[in-house]
Amino acid sequence: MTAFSSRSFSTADLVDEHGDQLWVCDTQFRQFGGERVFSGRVRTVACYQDNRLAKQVLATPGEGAVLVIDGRGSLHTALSGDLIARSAADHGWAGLVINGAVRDSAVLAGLPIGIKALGTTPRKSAKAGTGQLDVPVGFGGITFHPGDLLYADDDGVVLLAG
Ligand SMILES: O=C([O-])CC(=O)C(=O)O
Repeated sequence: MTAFSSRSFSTADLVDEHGDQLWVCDTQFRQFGGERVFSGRVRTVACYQDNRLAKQVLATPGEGAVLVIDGRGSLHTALSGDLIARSAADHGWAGLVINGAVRDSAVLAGLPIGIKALGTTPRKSAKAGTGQLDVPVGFGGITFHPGDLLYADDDGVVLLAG
């Protein structure tokens, strides 16, 4: 089995093996999902306190991908709660990496999906649909491009160019 096989990896081992070919995200995420180790191809949403685009894309087949939602670090509104995360799990998404907040965290912990986010708020997001789908997004010192391979565990999030 290679280091990149599903569930056989640790991000620390990947860094040791692949060095400069991997990008390491500096953001100190918290774990919220029921899956603490997850990986997949990157899809992205760029938004600000509005989760309509994320909700829409997470209701389509994920095919094992990870949705990176760049909410510009806002903790003012939650970009996912239990309904969106359950929909994502039901549609075959491997995980969510959210540069922003979640809510319904007690329920998220029981869902079969990886969820990393900055923190929590009970306040919901707007649903106007502002934002962009599958554009490069940057935080934590790296840029996430659609198609990159993302690996996440308790130590962090790392990225291999797709
Ligand atoms: O609808 C929202 O804004 C988020 C939410 O509460 C959920 O996913 O359950």
